[in-house]
Amino acid sequence: MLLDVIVYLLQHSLQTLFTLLVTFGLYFFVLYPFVFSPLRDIPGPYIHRLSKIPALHYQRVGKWIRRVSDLHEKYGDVVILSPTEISVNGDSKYINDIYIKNFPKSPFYENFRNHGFKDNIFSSLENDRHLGYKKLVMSLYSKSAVFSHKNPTRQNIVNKVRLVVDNIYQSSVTGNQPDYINAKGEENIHSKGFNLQDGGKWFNPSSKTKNLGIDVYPLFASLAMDVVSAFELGVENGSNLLKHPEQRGIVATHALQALMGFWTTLMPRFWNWAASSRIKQASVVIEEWQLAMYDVAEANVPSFCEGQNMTTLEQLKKNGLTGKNAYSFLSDNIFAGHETTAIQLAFLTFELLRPCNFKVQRKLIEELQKTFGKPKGPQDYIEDLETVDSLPYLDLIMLENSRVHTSIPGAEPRIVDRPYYVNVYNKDSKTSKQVGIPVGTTISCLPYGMHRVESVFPNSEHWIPERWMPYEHETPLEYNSRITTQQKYMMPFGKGIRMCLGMNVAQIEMKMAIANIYWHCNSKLCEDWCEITSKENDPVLSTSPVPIGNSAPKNKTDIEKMTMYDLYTTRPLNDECWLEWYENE
Ligand code: HEM
Repeated sequence: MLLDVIVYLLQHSLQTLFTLLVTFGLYFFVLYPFVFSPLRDIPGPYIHRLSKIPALHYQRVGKWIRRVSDLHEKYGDVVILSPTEISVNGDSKYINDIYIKNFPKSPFYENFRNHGFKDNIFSSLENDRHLGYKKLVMSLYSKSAVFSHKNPTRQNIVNKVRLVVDNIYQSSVTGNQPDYINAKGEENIHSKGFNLQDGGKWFNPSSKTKNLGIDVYPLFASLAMDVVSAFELGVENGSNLLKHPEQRGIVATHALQALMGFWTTLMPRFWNWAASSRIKQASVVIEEWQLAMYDVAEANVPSFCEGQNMTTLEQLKKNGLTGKNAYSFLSDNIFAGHETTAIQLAFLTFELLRPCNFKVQRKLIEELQKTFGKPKGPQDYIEDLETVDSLPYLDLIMLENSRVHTSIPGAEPRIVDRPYYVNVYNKDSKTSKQVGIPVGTTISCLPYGMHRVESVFPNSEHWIPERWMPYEHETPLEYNSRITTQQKYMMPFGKGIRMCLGMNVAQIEMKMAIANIYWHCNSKLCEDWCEITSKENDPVLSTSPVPIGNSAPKNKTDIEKMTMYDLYTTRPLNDECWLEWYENE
């Protein structure tokens, strides 16, 4: 009987092939997505139900955050991204369920391993393994540890911030040491200097002698690198980029490697194929640079007095994580810590100088001068971390900046590991229904989207620090309730047990930098670097929000040049931001 069937099929091979193709097509293109898929009731475009390829494509070309935001706009709070992945937004309940209740991380993170695929706290997927790591080091990163007079981080932040102020005076205010290195742009392949290949001639064509433009992006990245590497390895063993501008190329080298984020995290097998020789060389240089720093730290173990915390390296070693097993933690922190901090500071200084925000910059300077008086000279610095930390206006500027320009706007994917239901709203019938999400599904919130929920943050695209203050006629109760809601939607440092370990270091470092810089100086955009849209006095253009994207039509105006790159970790489109600094009256 079976033989007869086989013979029949072979004799009618064309018809058999046709029938098989139609059956397969029917199943793959119709039955699975609409009848059998457990995600069939999740709204979203047809193409995303069929395959992971569209999601991968948008991530590869740097249009994914825009795409997911648009999908939510069109389909609602819950959308399908691929046959096994959904995105949830628009309701803080999802932040609570996924991140605070701790769904484990998706394999996306596994590829943040370093030094021969050695695990670290950021890349660990399973909750219990992560908790084990966290217990080893968390006490070092608490706010009280960072602020403690016994630990060196406090004084180190003060010292490094002094160097930033000195740099701004030397290179911009007085013009004594112009920023020729960055003007030439030899290291940063996206910079104006690199692309013009004019040896930096575009810079300062009017031969001004003071208030020159400087590229603050590598300056802030150097601050963050110096602070975080000293934190991990000891003050004597960290990088010294602020003192040695000629060594700052390492920041651009990191930025080059970070461009491979898609291949590193989602297509690691094709990394070698996709990487240019320049990028491969960058990876080698970075690893050598890191290992050289770790060698110095191994040979020069700081002495720890009674009650003083160890460095991260020594703490890891004490707990049995040695060699590359420890270095993987350090390299991850150095990478994650320097880039994110520089991004926040660059966008913050950019926002503060836009004419629509002049009044914010003025108010900040007033707050600083009211609290600390006026500086007695360029070498007078604010050193009081506690007072800076408690400045209310500075605090809300930072908050608003981390909302609009969150350094990690990209989805933070987790895996559903327990029965879970989402609320799907049907716009046509105006009804909602609970849809069960199978265990194993990838689920994520998009910080970029959560920070732009219009009902919670009206005019959400706009940078408005005042939204964190009481509105006129708002009672204290109403104000508190509004701020509590706004906070529930914020995830600039993530949320839950996997939230940023270095948050306390980064926050006070950024506040100290901004407080010291604006206590002394105010800023303008460098007109040699970009066209200033706001000069046109166009009320729409001059206040238009900074977009997110992978390119800018002409890449000439301030807004174009400061476009947030559409990546898991964003950055200014050209990895540069040129500002001029003027001493305050
Ligand atoms: C403005 C600066 C920073 C921002 C905006 C930031 C943001 C974040 C975010 C959003 C996450 C969670 C990512 C996710 O779950 O997908 C994270 C995790 C992490 N960050 Fe940061 N970060 C900053 C600075 C730092 C610094 C300075 C360090 C190190 C000293 C650091 C170390 C870490 C680590 C180790 C994790 C993983 C924590 C865990 O899984 O337990 N970050 N950060």
